[in-house]
Parts: sequence; C-alpha cells; structure tokens
Amino acid sequence: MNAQELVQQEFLERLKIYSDGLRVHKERKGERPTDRKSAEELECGFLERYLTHVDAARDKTLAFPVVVPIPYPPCITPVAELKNVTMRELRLETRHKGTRLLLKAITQSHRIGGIVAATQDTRGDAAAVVMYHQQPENVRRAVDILGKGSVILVKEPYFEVVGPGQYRIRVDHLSDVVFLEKNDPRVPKAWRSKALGSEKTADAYRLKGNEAVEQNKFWEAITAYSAGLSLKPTADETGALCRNRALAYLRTRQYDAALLDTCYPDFLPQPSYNGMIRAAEALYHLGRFDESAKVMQKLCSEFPNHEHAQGQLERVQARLSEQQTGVYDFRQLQIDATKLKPPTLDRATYIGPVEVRDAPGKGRGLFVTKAVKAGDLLLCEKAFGYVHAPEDKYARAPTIMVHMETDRAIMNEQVDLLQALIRKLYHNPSLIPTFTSLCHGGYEGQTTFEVDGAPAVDTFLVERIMTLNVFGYWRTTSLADHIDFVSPNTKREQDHSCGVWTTASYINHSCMNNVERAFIGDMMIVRATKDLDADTELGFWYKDPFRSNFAQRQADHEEWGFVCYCSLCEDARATETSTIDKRKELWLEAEELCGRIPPTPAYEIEQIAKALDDTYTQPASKVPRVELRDLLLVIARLYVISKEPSKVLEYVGKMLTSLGFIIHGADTSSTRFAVEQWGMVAEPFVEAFLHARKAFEVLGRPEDAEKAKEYAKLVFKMVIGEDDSFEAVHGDHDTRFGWVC
Ligand SMILES: C[S@@+](CC[C@H](N)C(=O)[O-])C[C@H]1O[C@@H](n2cnc3c(N)ncnc32)[C@H](O)[C@@H]1O
Repeated sequence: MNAQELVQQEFLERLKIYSDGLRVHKERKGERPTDRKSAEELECGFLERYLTHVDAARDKTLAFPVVVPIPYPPCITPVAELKNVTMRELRLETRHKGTRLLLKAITQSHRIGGIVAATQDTRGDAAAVVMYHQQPENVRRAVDILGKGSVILVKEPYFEVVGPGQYRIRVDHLSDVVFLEKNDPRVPKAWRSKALGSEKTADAYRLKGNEAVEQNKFWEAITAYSAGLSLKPTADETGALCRNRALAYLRTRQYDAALLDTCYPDFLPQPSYNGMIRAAEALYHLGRFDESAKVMQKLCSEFPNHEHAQGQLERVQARLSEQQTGVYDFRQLQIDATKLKPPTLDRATYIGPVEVRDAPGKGRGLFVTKAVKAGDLLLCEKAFGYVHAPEDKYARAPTIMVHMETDRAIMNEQVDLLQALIRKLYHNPSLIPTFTSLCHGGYEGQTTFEVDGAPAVDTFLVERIMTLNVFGYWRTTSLADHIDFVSPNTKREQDHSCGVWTTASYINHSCMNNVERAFIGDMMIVRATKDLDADTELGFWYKDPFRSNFAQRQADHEEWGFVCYCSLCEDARATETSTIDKRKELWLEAEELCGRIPPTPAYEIEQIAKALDDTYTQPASKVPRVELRDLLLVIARLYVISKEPSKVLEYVGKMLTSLGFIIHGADTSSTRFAVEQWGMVAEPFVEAFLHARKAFEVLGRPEDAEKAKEYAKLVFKMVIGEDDSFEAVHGDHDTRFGWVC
C-alpha cells in the first residue's frame, strides 16, 4: 500500500467510525431536544469546529463527510401559505411540512461540507444551519451568501442531530431557502439594519448595481437591480435596470433569467444593442444556436459598425455548422482540450442519424434511423454537466456524500458534478426537462419544478439521475489515454473526470458493443464500430469485458439495476465452473510466461492460447473469446521480433477472428485482405492492424498493406474519436516494435 492508498484507507476507516456513531444519534428521530446550546455556546463551538475543518482541509484529510438523510422532496407550497415555526418546536430527523422558520445568522458563515453558520430564531433560540449545493467559494464567497446578520427563511425545515447536544437545520434543496433583504416586510423590525438597502430611488439602485458589476460582484449587482425594479421605476429606468441585470445574470450563468430581462424575442419597447447582444449570448449558452444566430444577424444589420457583433455572429455560425453537419476541426479540438483548464470546449453538439425509442426490457434506447458504416460519426455531444479532475488528484481534501439509508456514497468529482448539475438546473429551469427525462431508476422524486415563480429542483432526484447516467473517464482526452497505453513503460494514468451527456445516456449497455465512445475534453464522440442496418439499437460497455471477468461485470450491472443477456454473458452463465477455472489457470500461466525476460519462445505461449481456445464451444462470431485477445497479440509481437511476417499475419488473423471479426486474406494466399464483418473493436486492434500492414509490406503486398493501414486508422478513429492524430501517435510503429527488416 503506497502513501496515497494509506490516506484513502485511513479516510474510509474514519468515515465508518463517524457514520456508525451518527447512526446511533439518528435513532432519536421525533425527539424535541432539551439540551440545545445557547447562542453564546454555539458561537464558541462553531469556531472550534470550523478550525478543525480548516486543519483537515490543509492536511488533505477528511473532517466532516456529508451524511445525507432519507431523500425528501423540496417544498412546493408557496411561502405565503407556510406557517411560522420556531426552533423549540422542531423535532429531530424530521422535515416540518407546511412550515417556515425565520433565522438570523449570528456568526459569519464557513464552508464545512455546506455553508454553515450559527443562527437564532425570533425567540432567541439558537442552532446551526447548513445549506448544501450553494455556489463554490471561487464563484461566491460563503460570507457573501450568508453573512453575519443575514436573515433567511427556511421552508419546511429539516432538523437533524449531528452529535450529543449538537443539532442543526439542514437545507438540501436550493429552493428551500429564501434570502431576505433587510427591508423585506417579513424581517422583524429588531433585525433590520439601516445601513443596508437604504437607497431611495430605482436609479440609485441602478448605480449601485453598476458599481458592483465593475467590481465583478455580479450577485450583489443582481440584488441591487432587483431592488431598483421593485420601486416601480419608469419605462426607461426599467429598460436600463433589466438590461444591466441581464449582464449580471449572464456572468452568473443564469441564462434563462438573462434572456427574460432582454425582452427577447421582440425586444420591445426599446430594441437596443446591449439587449440584443445579451439575448444572443444567453441563447448561445443555452445551446439555441439557430435563435442566437438570428438575433446576431439582426443586430449586425442594425448596428453594422460593431466589430464585436460581427465576431460573435461568426462564432455562432460556426456552432450552427457543427450542429447541422457534424464536421469539426478535430485537430483544434485536441489542442483546445489540452490547453483549457477545465477542458470545456466551445463547440456545438451534433446528433447524427439516431433516435430514442423503446428498447424492450431496457426502458428506452438509442437506435440508428438509417444504415451506417463502421467508423461513422453518430454523436459528437457536449456535456450537459462536466467536472474535470485535477491533475494531482491528491491535491484536494476528499469530499464524500454518504447516504445513511443505503450506505452508498459518492466522492470528490462526482460530488462536484452533482452540485454543478443542481445549480445549473436551478439557474436555468428551461433545461430541467432534458435532464429529468433521463432514467432515474425507481426514484420518482419531485415532479413539480416551480414554486413562487422560481424553480424547485429536487436534489435527490438530480443525484439519482446523475448516478445512473454519469460517465467517468481516465484522461482529459482518449488520445492522451491511448498515448499512455501504447507507450512502453508508461503507467496508465487515471484522472476520474466525469460528466453527463444527455443523448449518449440513452445508449444501453451491451458487452457486444456496436459503438465506441471517446472523449475530447467535455465532448463525447460516439462512432459505429460495425456496419449497422437501419433501426439497430446501439450498445456500448458500461463495464469493459476485457478488463473485468463475468462476476465483476454482473456485480457492476446489478448496481445499474439490470442483468445483461448478451451472448457473451449467456455463454458465461452456461459454462461449467470447472471450465471458467481452467481458463483462469491458463490465463495466469500465460501472464507469467509473457512477463519473462528473456521472452518466452512463441510456441510455448501458442500452446496455452490453443488450450484456452479449446475451452470455448460456441463459434467466436457468436461468442467472442475475450481472454485470447491480448495473448494472441503478444504472440504476433514475438513473430515481429523474429521477423516472420507470415506468422505475424496468422496471429493477427487469429486475434481478429477470435473477437468475432470475419476476415479474408490474413495469410499467404492471394486473397485480398478485407474485413467482411467487424467484431468486438477495442484499442489493441490499432496495433494489430499495423503489424498486419507491415507484414504485408514485407511480403510484397502493398495494396493489402494499404488496406490494413486503413483499418488501423479506422479503429483509431473509433476509439480516439478522430484520426487526425493517427500519424503523430503511430508514425513510428515499425521502429517501436522492431520491424526494421
Ligand atoms: C444510462 S441509462 C440507459 C437508458 C435507459 N434505458 C433509459 O430508458 O433511459 C442506464 C439504465 O438503462 C438500463 N439498461 C442499460 N443497459 C441495459 C441492458 N443491457 N439491459 C437492461 N437494462 C439496461 C438500466 O436500467 C440502467 O440503469
């Protein structure tokens, strides 16, 4: 166990002690605690607890995991209809339906899992409040979200116990907390402060908002402009306040609200440059490129001298072209993905000839609407939500969310992704249907998404959808991963970036994949790996059958809530345990032989490959022999070293046929080399086809060599997403493998 693994191990042990202890406290459900701390005691303890957390964060250890209660929906009762409740009426581990609790922060807030502050109610009783999924510190400081003296209204408060004498109100749904301005009539007089919110005119608020914008304090600007708008301004003042607020909404990624403030689509009563360009930007970020382009065209004809507008028009036209044609400059995509941190690319989604349809026994699935060829682009999709793992994954303190009910947990990047998704949906409710249409297992959650004219986003529903639809991957690009894979002596790195792609999510699992996914930053590229007839359902691996055995795959599928009935899994079920054990034994023996220095003679490994092959009864075109792939490639490599091209061809041919390919001409006959039917495509076939290319070349069959290279490039395109980088990675193939004849 290395130092990093030790940290992980220690972290898990501490987590177990913590959650076991917590479980005991949670048994007090329904109790009204009588040992709540006073405001003064709470203030002192609060600081101490915060400092422990800061220490833990500095040492990159975990102090306080987020323990999630049994899922409960967000409040969808209008605030005005909720009854006031006080702290002393609250019962432990209970959500107080139909009520609202008015609180004033008596300390500054800090980040301890969520944003935490000590608060007091109108009777002077105190408890901490924790609000989850608010903006991260680099976007908005905790003290700006909930400063000392701030007043909030918690809808249907959930009161929880976190330790002996320690209780707090938790807010899991963003819409369950209302931040009240000091002049809000719901704020008791004693809690009001003259210093804040004292502007008298709409214009004064506009100026205050403008000042905040200049300091990049966009949230404060929104508050100021909104306060101005509440003072019944004139039409001109309203126009200016809205246009300015639209800018602040854009900068805080609230694109729906920004669009609304621009009076899109007719921009009445007063079309303006600022209003139109802000509308075009909001539409751009909402992925509505055609509408964005129309606004930009109108803008450019009305304001022909604006260079910026011209540039924006070209940008949106480029996106429209990508969206409609699926033609991308992949070389540039690779460059952008390497340079940008995070690698979220400014590109549009292309949805090719595919459609969501019912897939009996699997819910819905993605199907091709017309016949396609192996290698064809089916999707080039931008992530709906994406989190890029830091290069040094141990540079951060671990974060974890544990469900008390199921003991399931999500960690680090997945926690970040969940929070990003919740905020994205909350701030852009027009995107909610796209996301909530994704599968959410048996969890229904809240299906009403609006209350008091604002969105209500069910955190637990978002989490459920995320866990069933998330894709994780190893490196920023599949290309970087492939370079690790083909570079001798390079350890394959793992970054654990993750995201949600709302169209690719409809692709069901199949061990017998007919499409491959590849990543370039936050773009997922899906290509056919076989020639497919119209109406074929697409399938790719959730769990790679080459890197897992049947039992591991089944356990993984169980987590997703399904059983795989592909021919590979069915064959594994029908195979005797003794045969499975024999395969394992042979595989281990082969692994040991392959690792020897000097290399084991090819014929010894061939014998094992043959014995392994004999354990299969079904034809390889029906049940591919996944255990044989790497072994046969090793044998082909050994014949490369011994400069026996016909043996190289023989073993490349065996490798292809044992994975379900139907091929011709991988021998010394005069038959032209061709793939008649594609099998289970995977990364190592790039190398295999390149060995075949060289073998043909050495045997004086240039046309077959060219064909083999074409296939190598095609497989590269399927697994990397593009083939522009092919030469750069594999140009030195022959020298790298000792093919210098
Ligand atoms: C990412 S979603 C795929 C789309 C999903 N079928 C839908 O209707 O939205 C993953 C879920 O699809 C289902 N699924 C995926 N592959 C399956 C398979 N091979 N057999 C049965 N169900 C499958 C499981 O319910 C799984 O949790």
